[in-house]
Amino acid sequence: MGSKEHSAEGLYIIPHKHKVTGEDRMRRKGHRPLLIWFTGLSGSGKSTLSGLLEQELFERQVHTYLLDGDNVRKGLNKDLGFSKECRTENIRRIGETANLMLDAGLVVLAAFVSPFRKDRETVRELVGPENFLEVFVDCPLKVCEQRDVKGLYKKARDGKIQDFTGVSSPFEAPERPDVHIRTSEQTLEVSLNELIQAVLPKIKIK
Ligand SMILES: Nc1ncnc2c1ncn2[C@@H]1O[C@H](COP(=O)(O)OS(=O)(=O)O)[C@@H](OP(=O)(O)O)[C@H]1O
Ligand SMILES: Nc1ncnc2c1ncn2[C@@H]1O[C@H](COP(=O)(O)OP(=O)(O)O)[C@@H](O)[C@H]1O
Repeated sequence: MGSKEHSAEGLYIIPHKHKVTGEDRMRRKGHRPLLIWFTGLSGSGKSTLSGLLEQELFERQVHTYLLDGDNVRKGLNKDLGFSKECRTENIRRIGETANLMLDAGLVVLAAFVSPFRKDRETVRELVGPENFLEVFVDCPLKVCEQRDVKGLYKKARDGKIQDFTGVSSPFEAPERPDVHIRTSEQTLEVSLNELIQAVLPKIKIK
């Protein structure tokens, strides 16, 4: 991971200017691209909310793609674990992938624990702040543990999983998220409506 022999540093890589631009693709699709970034503890509701939001947008003719653990940690990032370094590399690669998808004109939804503020900020800078919407899926650890959707909190408490977010690895909550959803206090319907209201103006072509 990141070793010198795999680094592009010092190589002559000169980008080619292609004829079809991001602007052209945006006009063809009829909406602006956007990266909607869901961050929160395991079990907070990232998959549930991002899945519902994608369905809602898709029905409105928006070209979407949902990036989540299932299609990333089992493929592109199957060489990565859950140490701080691995998580940073996980988010870096996801950011780069999302950036290509934005150039293709898509509205990308990314649902990852992404516990480190700096890693999320790196993605925001990479894609450009105007193309990034941070959604804090906020839910108290206690409630996530009660939900224990995948039985992982129990395993973490029993010492069977190391570096588990919220238990033995930190979660740095966003300080000023664009959207703040409290899944233990508000219904799915209210949350979804809040998300739609935040997204639609951002993807409208001016
Ligand atoms: N140690 C540890 N800590 C946190 N989560 C763990 C861990 N081990 C496995 N899992 C499962 O993997 C999912 C988190 O993967 P992510 O790629 O989103 O994590 S990260 O952004 O790199 O921190 C997460 O999925 P969600 O429950 O959907 O959040 C867990 O099911
Ligand atoms: N208001 C709510 N918003 C989102 N999820 C909720 C809410 N109330 C209960 N849940 C439940 O919480 C669980 C969240 O799991 P999931 O979406 O897989 O979380 P994550 O992807 O963050 O690990 C689901 O079983 C979901 O049905």
